Amino acid sequence: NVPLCDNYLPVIGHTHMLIGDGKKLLRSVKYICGETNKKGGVARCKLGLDYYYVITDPEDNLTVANGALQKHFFYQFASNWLGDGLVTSSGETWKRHRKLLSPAFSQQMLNIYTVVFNRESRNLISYIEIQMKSGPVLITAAFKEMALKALLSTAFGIEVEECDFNQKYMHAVDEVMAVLTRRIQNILLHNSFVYKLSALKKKEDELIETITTMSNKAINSKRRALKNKQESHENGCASEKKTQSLSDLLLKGLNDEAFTDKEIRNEVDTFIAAGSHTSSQLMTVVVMVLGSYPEIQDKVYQEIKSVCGDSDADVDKLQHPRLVYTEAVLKETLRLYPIAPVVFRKTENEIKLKNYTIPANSNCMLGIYGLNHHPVWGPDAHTFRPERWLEPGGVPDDPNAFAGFSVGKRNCIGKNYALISMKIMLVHLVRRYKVTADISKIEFKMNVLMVPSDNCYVKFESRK
Ligand code: HEM
Repeated sequence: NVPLCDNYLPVIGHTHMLIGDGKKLLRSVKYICGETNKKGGVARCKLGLDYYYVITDPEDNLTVANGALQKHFFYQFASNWLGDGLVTSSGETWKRHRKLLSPAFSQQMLNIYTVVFNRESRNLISYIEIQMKSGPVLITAAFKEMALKALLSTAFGIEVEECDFNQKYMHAVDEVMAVLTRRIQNILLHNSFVYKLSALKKKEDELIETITTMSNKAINSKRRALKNKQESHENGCASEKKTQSLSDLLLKGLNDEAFTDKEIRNEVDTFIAAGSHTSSQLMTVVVMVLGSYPEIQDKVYQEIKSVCGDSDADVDKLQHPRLVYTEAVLKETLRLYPIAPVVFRKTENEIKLKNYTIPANSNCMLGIYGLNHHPVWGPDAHTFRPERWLEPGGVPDDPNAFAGFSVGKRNCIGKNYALISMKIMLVHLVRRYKVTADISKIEFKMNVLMVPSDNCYVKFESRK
């Protein structure tokens, strides 16, 4: 008795809504989420031969997020690229990896990473300083480069020397995501036999070859560095400091549960896609938003001046937690422009919701876009208003109503990493420049993630 979303056609159900380009697909995702909100937060849609339970009610969403930890078969489409990495794996493999890798995101590690976040923000400023002389700056590529360099350096201790490494790698990631999106849209290609014969599979193989060659190169350079460190340690010249960065955990393993070579590569590729791709997209959107709302930008600037002073010094671990308005701007941006607007799960057992029961072996679509626009956010749910995060009663009582980083046991492991790195970037950027942009002119599309489909140009003016 779970209601069906409108726009259902006989036999094919809602499959027709998958047809079209990435912009059309995003419109369909928003429509299904909106329909589910109208129907009380739980609804069904039919894609191909299968029904999907769509959940946008915050409480029910948490129940499903924690009750169905297994990923849906769409995630297996990425198995040639990400294997059993943290995003795509399920069951015992996921549990073991999540437990082993969590220490890399402890507060202590995040404090160590602030040095790199400051350094990469300064590199970004140097790039903008040159580019702004020729007019508005195309920012997406710059943020991608910055986020990838920061991730490789913090999580893996890898400093990339080759200047085209980042661009080639990120381009291949964009393209492989486009391939995955097209496969999801075409029900016939869900069958692995049919897919193997398709031109799309050939393209996927080529892209994965590029990605694998590059990540292997990066891992090998890290292995050499670790070996040298170990040798110098054996000679008594290294410090005794025990770090727990992602690469330490992956390469050394913990409690004899070391990762295999393939697992290491899969996690490196997973973290690059899940970590740097997402952060760079949100950074692009947040700068576009600040450029579109001068009064909000001014409030961010005033907060930065009062917390960090007038100097050009690095942001330290005591300062970034005090940037509460800046954090509210980031969260409000992610609420209205969720990078991952839907995630998919498969139930292993029956799950009881407030008003319905989802049977075992069902497909579930956790509608993050719908949750973030749910009526619990009030009549201005669709309005960009960062102040709501700081007002008493300004946000719903249930903290799981904000699902930008997903919720429950499989939420984003890099949530705090992302917020800190972006706050530090904003300090360096906003204290130096006034930015102007127009987010209303930007259309978004689905490319696995919800990303701008147009080039994002920003005008930078020096404040001094
Ligand atoms: C703005 C930035 C980010 C956003 C919006 C974001 C969002 C999300 C969301 C929605 C999920 C759930 C995905 C799913 O269930 O399919 C997720 C999972 C994940 N994220 Fe993030 N993320 C961000 C940054 C990061 C960063 C910086 C890292 C690492 C450095 C990271 C690593 C991961 C990993 C490994 C998972 C899988 C967790 C698991 O299944 O146990 N993310 N993220």
